[in-house]
Parts: sequence; C-alpha cells; structure tokens
Amino acid sequence: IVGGTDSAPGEWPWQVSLHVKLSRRRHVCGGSIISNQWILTAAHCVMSLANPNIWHVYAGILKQSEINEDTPFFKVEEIIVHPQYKYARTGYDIALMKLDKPMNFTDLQLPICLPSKEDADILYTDCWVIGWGYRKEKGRVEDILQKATVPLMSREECQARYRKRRIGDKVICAGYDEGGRDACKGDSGGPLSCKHEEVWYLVGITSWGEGCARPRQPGVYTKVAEYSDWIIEKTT
Ligand SMILES: COC(=O)Nc1ccc2c(c1)CCCCCCC[C@H](NC(=O)/C=C/c1cc(Cl)ccc1-n1cnnn1)c1nc-2c(Cl)[nH]1
Repeated sequence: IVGGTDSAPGEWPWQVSLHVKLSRRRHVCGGSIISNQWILTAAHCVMSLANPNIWHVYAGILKQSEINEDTPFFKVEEIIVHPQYKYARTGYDIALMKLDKPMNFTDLQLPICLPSKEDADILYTDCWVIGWGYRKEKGRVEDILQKATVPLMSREECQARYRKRRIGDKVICAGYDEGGRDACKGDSGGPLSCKHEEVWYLVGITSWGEGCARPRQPGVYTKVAEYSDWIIEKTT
C-alpha cells in the first residue's frame, strides 16, 4: 500500500495473508474471509500455483512477523478460478479457495459481507484498500498490515485514464488524480472494503494498475457485486 498507515489489531478481521510453500515460504497475495470455509482472492494470484497443497492461509494476523513455523494456518482443499479469467487486465480476476476445515470466528478472524447485485450501483464513500504490499514500486512486503482510504471513480473517468485498455462494467476503479495513495505489489487479491450504513462490504478485489499511486493511474479492482451469483453458485 502506498500512502497508507498501520492498521490496528482486529481492524480488518476478514483480511488473510496467502503464503505459498515452495522453495521457501512467502506471502504471495491477500484474500478475504467470506464464510467459515471460503476465501475470496484474485485469479492471477493462484493461476500459476493452482495446486491447493502448496497454499497456507494465515488469518487473524496483523504482522507478517507473527508468521513462523509454529503459526497455525488453514490448508486449502479446493481452488476455483473464474472460467473466463485470462489475465488481470482483461477482467474476471476472481478466485475462491475452500479451506480444508471450517474456521472458528474470533474477534480477529471474521467474514466481510458480500454486496448483492442490487448493490452494484451504491455510491460508497468510505472505502479502504489494505495489504502487506510494497509502499513504493521498488519496495518489499511490509510487516504491519497497511490501510489507505481511496475514493471510487466512475467507469467513464477510469476509461479516460486507461485509453489503451477496455475498462468494463465488472471492474471498479479507485484512486486520486494527484496519485499518492494506492495498492501496490503484494496487495493483490486483498479487499477493497467499504463501510455503508455501519456495515462493511467487500466491494472490490485488488487487481491491477499502471504503476503504484501514479497521478491519473487509478487502481483497478474486480467488482464483487457483479459476481455474487457466481460466488453463491460455487460456495453453496
Ligand atoms: C517476501 O515475500 C514477497 O516479497 N512476496 C511477494 C511480494 C510481491 C508480490 C508477490 C510476492 C506475488 C507475485 C505473484 C502473484 C501476483 C502478481 C501481481 C501482483 N500485483 C499486486 O500485488 C498489485 C498490483 C496493483 C494493484 C492495484 Cl489496484 C494498483 C496498482 C498495482 N500495481 C501496479 N504495479 N505494482 N502494483 C504482485 N504481487 C507481487 C508482485 Cl511483485 N506483483
């Protein structure tokens, strides 16, 4: 996260850190708890690593330094990537991870609400992007979970910022024209969370952008409300 600040314990209880156990274990992407057995993340996070057995899901943590060989994690039983996904830039950047057993909810690990399709047009005004990603384009994974507030922007304005790309209606853009606050490397798969009438909703999944926090280059997020049918179909 560029331009963010440290989160507090339990501030974002739905945020998880997805680690891969290959040569060495490392944070790969963020993800969101949406039920006691399902995590929502970005398809691009899992594409080249579709083997469920290499994934460790860490929930209820604030700092990456809390993670060591003794830290409990959830294993992944199944990974479901959206069938129309090809690349982050062309959309459908959404995937589900089924945990091998249901998690117990605590103050530090709780699900976030999914927006319904009818909520697709709500103008959210209190949105936050969170993650352990870089603070600048050439950076490194942060220890303390970072948070930054970003304003949502219209599809038309976002399309005008990304002339070479097709900004469809299944993505949502957020950022400042002057830049300065945005997601960055290591944040993808994580939530764009918006508070509406005292309830937090998973409005977006951190997907891509042209550089991090550059002027007039907003972050592009998978618009979760457009996938509520697919999520329900796959998780019930
Ligand atoms: C010690 O452990 C580590 O360093 N881990 C570790 C550290 C870093 C990374 C990995 C592991 C995952 C790589 C593969 C999967 C994921 C590959 C793509 C992914 N993208 C993002 O997270 C955000 C994109 C992004 C999103 C928005 Cl909304 C706006 C601007 C964005 N950016 C534009 N340019 N940079 N960001 C990424 N993630 C990383 C990189 Cl490197 N790139």
